[in-house]
Amino acid sequence: MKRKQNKHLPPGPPKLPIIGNLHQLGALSHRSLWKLSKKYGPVIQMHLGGVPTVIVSSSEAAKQVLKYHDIDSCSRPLLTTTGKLSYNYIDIAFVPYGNYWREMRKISVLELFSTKRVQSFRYIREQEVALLIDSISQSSLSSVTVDMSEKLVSLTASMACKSAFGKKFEGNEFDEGKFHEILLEKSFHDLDGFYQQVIDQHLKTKETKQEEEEDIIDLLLKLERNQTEVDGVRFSQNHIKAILMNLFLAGVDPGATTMIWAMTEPVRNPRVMKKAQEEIRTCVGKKGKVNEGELEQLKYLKMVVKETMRLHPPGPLLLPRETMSHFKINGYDIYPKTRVHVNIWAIGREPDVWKSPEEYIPERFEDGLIDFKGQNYELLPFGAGRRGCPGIYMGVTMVELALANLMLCFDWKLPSGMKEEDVDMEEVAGLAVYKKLPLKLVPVSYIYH
Ligand code: HEM
Repeated sequence: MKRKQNKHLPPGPPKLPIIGNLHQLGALSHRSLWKLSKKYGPVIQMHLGGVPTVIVSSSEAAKQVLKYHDIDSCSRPLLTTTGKLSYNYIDIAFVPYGNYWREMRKISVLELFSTKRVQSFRYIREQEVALLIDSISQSSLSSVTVDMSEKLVSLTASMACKSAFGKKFEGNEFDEGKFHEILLEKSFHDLDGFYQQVIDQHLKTKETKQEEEEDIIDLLLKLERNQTEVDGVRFSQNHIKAILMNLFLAGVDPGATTMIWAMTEPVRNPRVMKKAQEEIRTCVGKKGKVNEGELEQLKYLKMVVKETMRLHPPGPLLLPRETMSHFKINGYDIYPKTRVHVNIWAIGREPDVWKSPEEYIPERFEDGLIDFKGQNYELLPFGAGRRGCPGIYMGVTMVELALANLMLCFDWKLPSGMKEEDVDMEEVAGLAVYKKLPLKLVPVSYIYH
């Protein structure tokens, strides 16, 4: 497209030759970009390498991009890393916008992310949480410090693994511990080998399963058997692997990270922990566990999760979008093939929107006006619009179930000599933004009176 002479680009910092503004991103780019937005405003343009990139840092500008210009900006850039992870763009998360993505997203929403399907994995989630509680109970007997970060990553990986691969494997060739290691290392080659192994095992298995026993591989193999076509392309085992890669990479780390921050913040704010525990303990009485059916009643716990995601969204810049047509935000021209990031980390701290934004106050959600389902642009941990997270229901359910049970079954102490204000809050960026140092806590079994 021919660019107009009188173009009015968003402001931004001066760039260097070749690298453009890359040197200004730093290790935690959401924080550097937040600082730049204070200087240049809520819509800025930078050059990352040779790529024009717009960063949006206010709820109002986010609404313009994700609501009014969603269709203009809902493609994804072609990147070397995402090309590989997506089996050359046959997945859901990284494939550019088009018929293929639309059909793939429709199939996955129906087959994998529907309420009914997510509920069919309820038993797996409840069982994995029960195993976690058992293992922490053992540590509580001898007042041992527990690495909660490790436990929660392991919990989400097991939930994803059992939902995807099923509960038992013929000949016990499948080693879940090994899979966890590979998942943490995120080696494409090893993950691919694992997926192939599990697909082969499923194909070998002769037994017919009841519908409610089917795992994700069973469902996807059915699509292959039925010769399903996606935009004229026959659904193959590579499609199955591309979807599995999305489920593991998009589903495990964000869920685990949210759980870790959602324990860290209440541990630093004992008032919040006590209030959440009282709600849960009153709700379930002496039953000793919370099941998924009871989560709906835990209003304060839900506020704790929202407040945690406001301050610590696992994907602070969402996944990168790429524009497909020209449009304007705040009077600035945005051209096709521009990369767009929405800095939801900055939006969660917007002083005009949030009172005392740096303070952890779950009660700010008491009036029930703000949810994170993509309608309220001040709280967007799952994104919004066409490319918003389809796994939101699965993700939120995992997080709430784990927290409710951890807060019900134990009181939580800091290792000896540590005070609330000593809890480290540093972040480190990877596939998601994580808590840098592991959260270590001493569990004290809660005795029912
Ligand atoms: C707490 C948990 C989770 C968080 C915070 C989260 C967050 C996000 C975010 C921010 C995006 C990008 C949205 C955008 O670009 O506008 C996304 C996309 C996506 N998420 Fe999640 N997610 C979570 C759990 C899950 C789970 C459990 C799954 C699957 C089982 C999943 C699957 C996906 C997929 C497939 C996409 C790509 C959608 C597309 O491009 O069409 N997520 N998620």
